[in-house]
Amino acid sequence: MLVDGEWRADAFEVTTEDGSFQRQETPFRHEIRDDPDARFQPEAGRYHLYVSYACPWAHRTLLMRTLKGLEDAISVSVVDPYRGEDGWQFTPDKDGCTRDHVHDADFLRDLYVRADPDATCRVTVPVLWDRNEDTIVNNESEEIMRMFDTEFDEYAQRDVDLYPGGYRDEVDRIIDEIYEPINNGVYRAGFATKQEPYDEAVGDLFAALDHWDEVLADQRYLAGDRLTEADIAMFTTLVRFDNVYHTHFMCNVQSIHEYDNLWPYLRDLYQTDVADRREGTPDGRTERGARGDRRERLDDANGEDRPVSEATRESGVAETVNMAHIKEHYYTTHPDVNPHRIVARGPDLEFEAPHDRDALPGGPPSGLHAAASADD
Ligand SMILES: N[C@@H](CCC(=O)N[C@@H](CS)C(=O)NCC(=O)O)C(=O)O
Repeated sequence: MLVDGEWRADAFEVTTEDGSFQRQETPFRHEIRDDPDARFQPEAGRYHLYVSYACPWAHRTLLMRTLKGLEDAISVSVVDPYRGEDGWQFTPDKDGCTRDHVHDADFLRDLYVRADPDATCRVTVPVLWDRNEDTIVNNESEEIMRMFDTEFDEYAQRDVDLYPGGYRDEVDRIIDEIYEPINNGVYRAGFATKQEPYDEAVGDLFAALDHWDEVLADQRYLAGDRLTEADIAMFTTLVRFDNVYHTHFMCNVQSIHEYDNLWPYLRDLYQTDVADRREGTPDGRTERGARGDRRERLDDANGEDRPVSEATRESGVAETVNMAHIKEHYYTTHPDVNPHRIVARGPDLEFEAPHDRDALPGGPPSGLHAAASADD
């Protein structure tokens, strides 16, 4: 972590004396608001997102950017999935990784220090960077996901609102409710250094998973019949579960693929695709093509060296899941948990298998499509 702007590989405490995992508060919490008086306003080409494909928190933000079609407005850099003594780093030659497109930094920590020369904090992804002010806007995934969802409609290529009126209280409540036992729960289990906090974390985790499995017997999504941010928040933990958390973090009471409803629900989300990949607008062009004139303006604004095409574009949920990065990251990055850094092989899950969840009422918003494979 950084201490007064200096990188310290020895100040790496994540557990307290009683053996419980303690997640640090994220320090950069500015807001982008669609409001002429706001310091940070939505603009195309101004903001840059730093992610790791491995990280469930960063995955939420990448997924929201993809589903809304913000690839032309918000560019992305992807760090190396292996996080060593120097923290997250840029290794553009490695498969799926990119350089730092804003400053060509070697390490993510360089950007934290640039934003705050006295920073004392962990150096985490995701990071939302502002090219105008040359600083970090925000590094809290839930807030970045919300800003992409609600403040960038002018630049979004498709009509996707995952925080719809009438559902907002429920979405907030569910995101809060699943955070501690599920999203953070897998870390509480995996990083516990004593039996008791591990038992408590695993107990909370599986009680919560059992609860949501029951809820999902009668409704398609967590908040009812609409796909919402709450599903994104759940998805990025569930999709990593059987391949990583089950084994590496000892969350092995049950696998997600053994749940009657969570497993088809996970496949339903995984197979959610963007509608404009298959459906043309009335004049035969895709929605994206029909808005080509606006896209050209964005191209000019971003200049020649536009990095957006290096990250996912025109893709659905499945293309944001990089299981190779996920597995490499977890199994090789925590030597206390897995000292020999051996990557567990299985399981080989059929995320693309039919899910039959469309028998339940509801579906994704009109800009999205609920099945992965095109019929044509
Ligand atoms: N609360 C943050 C947590 C982000 C986070 O912990 N990211 C992890 C990767 S999964 C990280 O970068 N960890 C580096 C570290 O803690 O040193 C968020 O939701 O954005």
